[in-house]
Amino acid sequence: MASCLYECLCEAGLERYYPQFTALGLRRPANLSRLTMSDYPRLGVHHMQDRTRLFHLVQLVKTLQDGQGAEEEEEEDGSLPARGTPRRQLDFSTPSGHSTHADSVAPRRRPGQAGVPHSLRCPAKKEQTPLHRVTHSQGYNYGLPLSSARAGGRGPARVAAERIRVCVRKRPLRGGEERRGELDVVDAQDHESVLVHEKKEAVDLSQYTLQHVFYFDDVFGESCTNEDVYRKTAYPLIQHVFNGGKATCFAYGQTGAGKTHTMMGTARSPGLYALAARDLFARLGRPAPARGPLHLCISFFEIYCGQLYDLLDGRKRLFAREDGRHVVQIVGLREERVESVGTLLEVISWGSRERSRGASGVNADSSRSHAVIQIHLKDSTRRLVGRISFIDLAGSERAADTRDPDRQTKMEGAEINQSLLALKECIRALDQEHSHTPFRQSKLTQVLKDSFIGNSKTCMIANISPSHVATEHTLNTLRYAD
Ligand SMILES: Nc1ncnc2c1ncn2[C@@H]1O[C@H](COP(=O)(O)OP(=O)(O)OP(=O)(O)O)[C@@H](O)[C@H]1O
Repeated sequence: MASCLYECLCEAGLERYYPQFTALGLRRPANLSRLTMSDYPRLGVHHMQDRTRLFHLVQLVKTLQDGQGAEEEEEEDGSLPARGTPRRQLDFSTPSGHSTHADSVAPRRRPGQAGVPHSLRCPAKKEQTPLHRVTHSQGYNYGLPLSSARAGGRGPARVAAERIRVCVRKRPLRGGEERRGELDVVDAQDHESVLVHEKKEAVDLSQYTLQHVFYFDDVFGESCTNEDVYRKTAYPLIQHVFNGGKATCFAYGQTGAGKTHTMMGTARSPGLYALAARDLFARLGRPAPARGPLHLCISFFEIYCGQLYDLLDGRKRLFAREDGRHVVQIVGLREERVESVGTLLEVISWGSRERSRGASGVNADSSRSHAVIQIHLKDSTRRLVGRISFIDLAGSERAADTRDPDRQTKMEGAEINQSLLALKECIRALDQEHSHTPFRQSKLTQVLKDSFIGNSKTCMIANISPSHVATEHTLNTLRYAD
């Protein structure tokens, strides 16, 4: 039964503290409800992010226990009931070689969603190691309820009406990875779920496989093209921009997981920037007498360690200020007018070169900064009509650099950690239609304030690597996006 607590801690990314938990006599997930914050130091949980995770886990256990009634907590055999407890969300089923519990959580599947095929298998599973399945869904969300906005059908009209979409893209194994014998441990076989097979070793040194299941608005497998991804992510945002709205598309994930491939693409397979530009210019060509002629401008800046740098103006330092109408303005940000897809892509390539050139100076590499490309739709008086922003976020693995001995790396990691957490909070507030959006918690969310309020739509694309070597980062990316 001790392994239940272990898997519960794994689920929250806190497994390294397991020995301290057992040393203090905490052996079952239900015991977590007894913890208060004053116990965290005794458990060795000092790091802010881990404290937050533990706090949420304890709240989740308490909430579910409250719902279930105290008597079940006291069950003689210490087992947790099948529904309405942490077991429902954090599946701690006993080793069985097949999952029974995932099938018992059918009510948690999202509307219109097909079940995960039983045939999903990865090479790592041939060894017949015991299998546990951990089911995540968008309702997991640290015990917060499902967004009402997510309920309902999922046709094209529904996609267009959604304020936020969260999607996952898995890239194929690269040639070099295959040659090194790396295994593909990610299944993205239907369009809404991802299955990650994680090899684990129990405290008694026996091997088992944890199957993590996550559900998203869309899941793109390795055979999906940039055009497929574009159709379901940025394309619905283009119409919104022409309707006078603000739209934002984030690319999130570990370095090397495919963010640049998705956003920038290649000559043979153009990415989201080029495909969006193609449709923006096509729309501009259509007459719209009510508005008069419209044109496009582009700006490109980077956020590194809480500072803004203009990538179209020699990395000039920029400052974000709120004006009298509480609109955040980036003072002095250079905007280039663009007349064709070709010139727009040239400007982006120019800014990207500036970003990587800066990487050898101010920041050690470009994955330590967030890059923000904004395409502004303006009328003949240069008044803003609509805007679409593409954010290539810093490599998600950088957030773990807070434990690095080098001071600069540690500071960068802390900043990235803070900004990604703030972004998650803002997206959650947007999703759950909270009246307050905590956008002041980081420079990233501050400058993107208008992406979270008013007439805005957001799309998050979490990029993941299929390799078993990257399993931990892949799970972190999926948990972040979940
Ligand atoms: N969907 C895909 N299909 C084919 N190849 C891909 C795909 N996604 C990524 N790749 C390849 O994987 C490698 C790493 O991808 P990419 O550079 O886009 O990662 P990244 O997340 O942007 O990393 P970084 O943060 O270092 O820029 C590249 O060689 C890219 O061509």
